[in-house]
Amino acid sequence: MASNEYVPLFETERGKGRFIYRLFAMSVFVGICFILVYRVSHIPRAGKDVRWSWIGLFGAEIWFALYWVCSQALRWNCVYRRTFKERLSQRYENDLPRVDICVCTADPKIEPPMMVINTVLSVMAYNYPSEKLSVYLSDDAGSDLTFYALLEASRFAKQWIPYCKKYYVEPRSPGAYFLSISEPHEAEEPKELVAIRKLYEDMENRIIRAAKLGRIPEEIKSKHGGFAQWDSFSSRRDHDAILQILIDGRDPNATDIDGYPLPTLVYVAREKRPQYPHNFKAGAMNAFIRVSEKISNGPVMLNVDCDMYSNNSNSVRDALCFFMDEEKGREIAFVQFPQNFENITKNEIYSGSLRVGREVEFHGADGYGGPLYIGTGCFHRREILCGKKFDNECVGEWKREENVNKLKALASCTYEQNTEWGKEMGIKYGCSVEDVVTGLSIQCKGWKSVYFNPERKAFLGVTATTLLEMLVQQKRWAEGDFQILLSKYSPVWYAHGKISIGLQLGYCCYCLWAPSCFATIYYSIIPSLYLLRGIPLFPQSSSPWFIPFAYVISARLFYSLAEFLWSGGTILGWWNDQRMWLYKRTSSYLFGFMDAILKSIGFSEQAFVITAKVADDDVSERYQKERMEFGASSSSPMFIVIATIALLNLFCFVGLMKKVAMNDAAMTLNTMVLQILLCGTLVFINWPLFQGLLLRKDKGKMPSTVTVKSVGIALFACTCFLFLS
Ligand SMILES: O=c1ccn([C@@H]2O[C@H](COP(=O)(O)OP(=O)(O)O[C@H]3O[C@H](CO)[C@@H](O)[C@H](O)[C@H]3O)[C@@H](O)[C@H]2O)c(=O)[nH]1
Ligand SMILES: [Mn+2]
Repeated sequence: MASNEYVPLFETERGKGRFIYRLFAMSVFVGICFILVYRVSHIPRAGKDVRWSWIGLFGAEIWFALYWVCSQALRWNCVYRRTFKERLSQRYENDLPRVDICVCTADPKIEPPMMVINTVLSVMAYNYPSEKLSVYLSDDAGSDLTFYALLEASRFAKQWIPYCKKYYVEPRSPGAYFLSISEPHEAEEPKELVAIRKLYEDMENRIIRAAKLGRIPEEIKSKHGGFAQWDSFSSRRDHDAILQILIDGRDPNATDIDGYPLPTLVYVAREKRPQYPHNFKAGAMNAFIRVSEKISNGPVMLNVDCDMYSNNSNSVRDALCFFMDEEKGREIAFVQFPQNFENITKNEIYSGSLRVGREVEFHGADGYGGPLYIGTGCFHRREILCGKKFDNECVGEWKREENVNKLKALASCTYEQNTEWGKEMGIKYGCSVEDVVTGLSIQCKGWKSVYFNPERKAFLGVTATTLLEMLVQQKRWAEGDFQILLSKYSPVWYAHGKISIGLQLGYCCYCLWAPSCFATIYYSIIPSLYLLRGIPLFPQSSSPWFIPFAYVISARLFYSLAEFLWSGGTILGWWNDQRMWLYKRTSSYLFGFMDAILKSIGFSEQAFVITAKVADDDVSERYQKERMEFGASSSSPMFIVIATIALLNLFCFVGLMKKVAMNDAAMTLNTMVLQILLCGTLVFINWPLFQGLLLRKDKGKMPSTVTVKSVGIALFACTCFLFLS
């Protein structure tokens, strides 16, 4: 561009109402300080056991206070981005870069091939020159069924892509699109729609038939040479590299029905051997980075999970507005889009929508240098992901590799031995949130990232539909984030001086999830037990010290409600979110903490529990009705913890009621009001859990072993506390 006046490709706006927010936050801070002063100045005399409990409360409150300070970093300085795609196409339409897209899948049972190819088709159909798009499906299951589905998709794409472009279809996942248009009235519908839907349904039937059969029928296998690669396949953990270019974008015959070129489409299942750790998604991504470099070598890469289909055909252009901006584009390493979910129910019983993170916190991180990389819906510059530092130029010569065996060697188990892959190159290994640690290390090299949250959601995925799935996913995240804190890349030590302090604090918010369990568990047990004994641990309502407690508690509740509603949630959704806050902290974070410690001292192996993307019919039905799913057949130690804490509070509350009935109610109320409120809230918020433990009869109720164990433990704890002290 030769013009002398710079017209940007994107714009950044500061959040409104920041001044008011900051004043409010300062007032809460003052309140918190008063609470801490109260704790220090009122420590009970030595010799009483309550002294130690009091000191414990002080510890918990210091923890909450520090955590609160960290969380301010994600609210203090929110920014919002806008892109100018018309300018991009005016200036660069003929010089748009190649873009390589990686879709990851790992299990055809819980990630059904139909879902996977819908995601693949949605990104193949981006509003972007097809000859510059390459889509890679990384299949960690090495499933011939998934391969077959992709083969079908490569044929369907010939009709689907021109159809999308002709009719400006949104979304471009065929499954989601056909669902979104109303019930079929074939007579009134355009012929082309009827025809393409028929094609899709036929394809779906063939794939589902093969899935039910459990193997690929011979007549299909014999028609494509690619299936021969499964001849030597023994199991998903033990097989050769499988690589098939299903559509070669440069092949002049690879055209859609209108004669236009198609995007390149490649199936890759890297080699797996039991004796080599495969490093889960990180390993898959690194194989993709190498293989794609030799096939299409797009300077920009997009990674999506197999459930995250594109819901907005312009996302590639949005991302390029950041990378190609003449002034600020150079320093941007990745553009992260939010994770949105299509299966969220109205009041999100498992708080699966990550609403506040998406609408508030990530905008806050963006204000301090950029959001975290969260694994899906993220565009990267290839060279930076491969380890380039900010500011040193490097221009690689690109020669396309034609030899398939040489390509497969790039996806072999031994390729990475004695290389920097997984360390300084590509996605990092050894952390269960490979994405976050990789993003952090990129930012520490001096690069920025950008958070772009467009009005029309860019990607839609699937969130967990049972409590256990959600707790297990949260455990993986909490554990991984905590591993980062302990690792070489700790946001506290390593990142210091490399990224802004605001962003350091922001990272800490996530990295401290796991250790936050202790303060929460303490707070949800000890005050209630003392309530049972009639010993106050908080100021009585007539004391001036009561004011900071009342202010901080109500201000924070009110603010979190406001934030949740502002992010598009409902009141009941907020209430459910509070419950999940408690469950995550008392179970997922606790187990995440323990596993992170065990792994750091070498006692336990890295693992990755994949979140299921499909559920049984009756489970889905209960999910739609927003009834908590405890799964009658799965008993987990996490359930024991949350159930025990809930029951313990119930017993304490019942004990209190008995006391109040016998003694002076007004007196108890005055001295113990905060403890009563805390215990009462803990009982009230656990209502769905009590139903699952004691009242429900359906299959989703709590397993009875959990009921028996948790009632036993809670009763035992209460009795011991009452009589033994
Ligand atoms: O060995 C594996 C395990 C997983 N996956 C893929 O990784 C993706 C994410 O797995 P999922 O079970 O859906 O986990 P989530 O918790 O939903 O994933 C979030 O968190 C992960 C880190 O914990 C990131 O890797 C993901 O990108 C991010 O979306 C899926 O497409 C999987 O197919 C692999 O390719 N190989
Ligand atoms: Mn997922």
